[in-house]
Amino acid sequence: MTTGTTDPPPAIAVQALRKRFGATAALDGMSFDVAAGKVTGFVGPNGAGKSTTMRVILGLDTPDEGRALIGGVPYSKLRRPLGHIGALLDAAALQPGRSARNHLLWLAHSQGLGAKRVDEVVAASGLASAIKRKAGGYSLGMRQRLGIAAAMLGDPPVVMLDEPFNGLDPEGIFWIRGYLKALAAEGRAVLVSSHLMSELEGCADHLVVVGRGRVIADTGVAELIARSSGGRVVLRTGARAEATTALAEAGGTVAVTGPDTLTVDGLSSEAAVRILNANGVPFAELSAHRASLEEAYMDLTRDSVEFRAATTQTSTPTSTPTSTSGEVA
Ligand SMILES: Nc1ncnc2c1ncn2[C@@H]1O[C@H](COP(=O)(O)OP(=O)(O)OP(=O)(O)O)[C@@H](O)[C@H]1O
Repeated sequence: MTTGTTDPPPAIAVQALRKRFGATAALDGMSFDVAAGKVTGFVGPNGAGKSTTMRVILGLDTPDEGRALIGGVPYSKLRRPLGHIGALLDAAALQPGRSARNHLLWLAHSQGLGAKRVDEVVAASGLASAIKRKAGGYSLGMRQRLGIAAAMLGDPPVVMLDEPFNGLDPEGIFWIRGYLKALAAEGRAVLVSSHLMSELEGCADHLVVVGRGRVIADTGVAELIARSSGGRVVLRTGARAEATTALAEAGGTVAVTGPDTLTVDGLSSEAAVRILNANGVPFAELSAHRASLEEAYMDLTRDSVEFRAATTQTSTPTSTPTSTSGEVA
């Protein structure tokens, strides 16, 4: 028996997009969904096809094949599109001689929205004290905030930002992360692109990792980090040699990572504690390793040689200990 109910369409559905610019295949079968109530990071190196995908979603580029839908509807069929999707593609795209407030008023009026809504998005963007100044004199960080304020004018359930972290200082990055998380907590779908995984740390719930015009991974951040964190333990001990022998004999791969620190692969923290205790090896601290998003990303793309050759990432992985347990009695 069927109930007649069907799942609502995803907030954004990108379906088998292909797009060539001359000899360049910008999109080569790009497919993914974006869910409501989450921040989805859209990550990949420069040239991977992120901006082109976003332009297709907004109807600014026409794909050779495939389609993109917003709540089940192509952008071109949306009535009052600002009420369905708010987007920031290029923060530099504004009239430099116009005040920031007039820029927003002009956009609002074009969609039948009033000054009250402009004041609301200005307050939320933290730009209130600078809103009467000419937009041409704005710093990059202020332009990003203005672009985000503009995207929010229609109070849309779907928000899409292309590289909003670019060129921002740490305070600006912190603000955008918090703002995107708040939007998702209100139930909105948030799609945010970046070519640096580290920018999305602590902000994205889900990741769509892309390279050369297609999806390499489509995964929850928590699952990805758990997968990359498994079986690695960080240990602080004054008895490095004894610990190394005992853990290596039990099958662990042990590396010296500090004057009194060892990193052990291939053993759980419970197993490491058991082995050290059984061998009477003292230790001051033992932590299950929690992979950073950057490390998880490296793990994820390790097998994709073609993709790795195209990356420009250079940052060094870092780790965060998540738990400690006591000394040997
Ligand atoms: N209008 C265009 N004309 C010619 N080539 C284009 C055009 N737009 C994009 N491309 C090419 O398509 C590929 C994908 O570009 P796209 O801008 O979508 O990537 P991206 O992942 O957003 O990278 P970036 O972070 O550098 O913007 C690149 O090789 C790019 O040079």
